Amino acid sequence: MIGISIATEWEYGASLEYFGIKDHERFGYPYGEYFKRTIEGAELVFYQTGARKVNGVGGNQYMMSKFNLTKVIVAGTCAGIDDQFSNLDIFVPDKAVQYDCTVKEIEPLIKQSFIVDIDLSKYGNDFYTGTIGTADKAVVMWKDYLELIENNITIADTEAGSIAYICKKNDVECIIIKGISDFPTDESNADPVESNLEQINVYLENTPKVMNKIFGEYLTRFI
Ligand SMILES: Nc1ncnc2c1ncn2[C@@H]1O[C@H](CCC(=O)c2cccc(C(=O)O)c2)[C@@H](O)[C@H]1O
Repeated sequence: MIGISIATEWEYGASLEYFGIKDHERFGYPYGEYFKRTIEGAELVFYQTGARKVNGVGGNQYMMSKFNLTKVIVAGTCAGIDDQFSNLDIFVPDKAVQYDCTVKEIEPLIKQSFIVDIDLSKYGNDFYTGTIGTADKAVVMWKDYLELIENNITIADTEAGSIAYICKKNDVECIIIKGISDFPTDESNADPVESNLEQINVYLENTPKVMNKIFGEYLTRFI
């Protein structure tokens, strides 16, 4: 069984819509709910973990034990960091890092022990790749965005790096498929609360578009 890990209610809601899931096909578990589908002969379990690292890790560890998962695919949205890219571009990162695990004032932002390399060699190379940076807070403030650019992060989210980390501990393959839903904007000449609201609205508008693109154009290549 392959696990498809989905963070937020909006990403999971878009998944229910995409696969036309009926109420009786939805099951609860401590972190949210799940449904199953067989696609091209592969048995998949799609589950919502909730947002941020604790939920992502807890939900995935639970599902690994319950279904004896052989692979986890983290599917969802992310912030764009590298400005060569645009909203709705999809990435399959070859590196996942947690960037909120060090005292950044006196240590490097990212330490080797929090980096997970992802071997994508058997999946070809006709997709965007790069480094996904994960921390417990969303990338909203301009100074946080600049710090990630400085550290060569391509995209950022709030779960994937920690899920890749615990998959490695469990010797379970982890593939991350993430689409850009929003870019932070410079709030210095605007009302920061307004600017934040705008970013959330962009995230909400783009979330179903990203999920449809991942399921329609990317998922089957990685199962
Ligand atoms: N900018 C982002 N930074 C980090 N992760 C992002 C971003 N965008 C999307 N994700 C991904 O989507 C989900 C939720 C998105 C989210 O929390 C969010 C999005 C936009 C603004 C705000 C805000 O507070 O203003 C919060 C998370 O699970 C995460 O994996």
